[in-house]
Amino acid sequence: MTISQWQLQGVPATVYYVPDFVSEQEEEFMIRKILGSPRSSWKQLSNRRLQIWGQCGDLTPSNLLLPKKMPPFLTECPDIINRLRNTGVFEESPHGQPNHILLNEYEPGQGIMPHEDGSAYYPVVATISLASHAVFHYYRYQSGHGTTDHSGAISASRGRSIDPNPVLSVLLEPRSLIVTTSSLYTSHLHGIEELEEDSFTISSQDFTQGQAAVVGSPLLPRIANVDLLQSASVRRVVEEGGTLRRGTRYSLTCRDVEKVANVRMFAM
Ligand SMILES: O=C(O)CCC(=O)C(=O)O
Ligand SMILES: [Fe+2]
Repeated sequence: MTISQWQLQGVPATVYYVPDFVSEQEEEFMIRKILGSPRSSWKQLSNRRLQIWGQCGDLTPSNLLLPKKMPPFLTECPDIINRLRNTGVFEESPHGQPNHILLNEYEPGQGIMPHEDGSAYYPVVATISLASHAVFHYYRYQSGHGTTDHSGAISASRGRSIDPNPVLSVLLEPRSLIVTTSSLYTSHLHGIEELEEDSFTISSQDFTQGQAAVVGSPLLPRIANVDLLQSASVRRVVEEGGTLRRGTRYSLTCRDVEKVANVRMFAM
């Protein structure tokens, strides 16, 4: 696979959107495995639940990774890690491949507030979406300097105001991969709004270019990957206006943690 063919054009940083990164059978298999995992492996947050999986584990307060063995469905069938390594996006990362995977589950109406992923990771994150779509926004800080607080996998912004108009918005189809790199990783935030459905219209500013936009934001940002969308019906809604109802979505966010604690691996 040549990753460069999936690079988003006309955007301020290097982002790749790869549709159908996993097949329908693989998706179904992975969802079955996710749903079959013990209740105790889920960590309940206020707005979603998550698992920390694979040859990876919780980060210690000093950003060390306590390793856990990755489950076979991420390393053998399908071999997601190898597939991600073969894209080349982790070529320069400390381990040449992701060693940390977060699984997030979002019910309709749930999302994730704008945040940075933080400095514990090599600045490339590869996110696979399963079961439902999401509209993923990248934001910038408004101005001035503040601190960024790191708590576990996610850094919340503190003391810095965020420009509510996204600098970039993408629609993540089920089975797709999005790779965030460079300044979008290091100096921007990303998030998913807490909505039960995503609405699209043709904004007056974009109408002449035939571009679609998300309703509800003052500047009606356009969907940057509309030309790469695989589902004809989804593409039509994005291009011509309409609504996409969300289902339960699973995301696998795959990263390379720079510092790994030197402890014995233990199985989950
Ligand atoms: O679910 C997603 O696509 C994003 C998740 C995310 O940003 C994170 O886990 O840090
Ligand atoms: Fe994130």
